[in-house]
Order: sequence, then C-alpha cells, then structure tokens
Amino acid sequence: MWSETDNKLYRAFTFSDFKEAFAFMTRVADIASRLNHHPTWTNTYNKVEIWLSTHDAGDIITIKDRELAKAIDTVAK
Ligand SMILES: C[C@H](O)[C@H](O)[C@H]1CNC2=NC(N)=NC(=O)C2=N1
Repeated sequence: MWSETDNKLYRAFTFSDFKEAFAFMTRVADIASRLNHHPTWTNTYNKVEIWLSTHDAGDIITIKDRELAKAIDTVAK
C-alpha cells in the first residue's frame, strides 16, 4: 500500500531477484513516459522504492501522483 509522508506518496516493492525488479522498473518507465509523470526511485537488488510528488506544483501530491500510483499498482506482481 502507498503511504503519504512529507508530501509524497511512498511504496516499497520487493521481487524475487534483481531481474524481476528491473523488469518492473522497465514497465513503470513505459507508464511514466505515457503519463509524462515520473517517479523518484531507488533500486537495491530485489527492492524498488518509489516516491511520487509533483515537482511542477511545488513538490506536493497531486492527482497526477495518484494516477501514476494506481497505474504502477497494475504492473506490480
Ligand atoms: C516538462 C514536463 O512536462 C514536466 O517537467 C513534468 C515531467 N514529469 C514530472 N514528474 C513529476 N513527478 N513531477 C512533475 O512535476 C513532472 N513534470
């Protein structure tokens, strides 16, 4: 589940290995390009952490972040 802290949506995803984590990131990259809204994220081996906020609106959570979060959930296993 996504949590809200510091004016950001945050969720951590864990996969079986690095390859699965990176495949997920590739799918998210496609979505982000399509929505023209991009995550702040880190990847360490099988873990991907994502923070969503809208920089253009002064780094707050907007509908764009909620839509991206929902789309990311559809490709997370
Ligand atoms: C010019 C371009 O449309 C903007 O910079 C977009 C790109 N992706 C973005 N992504 C995020 N997370 N926040 C933004 O404000 C944002 N703005």
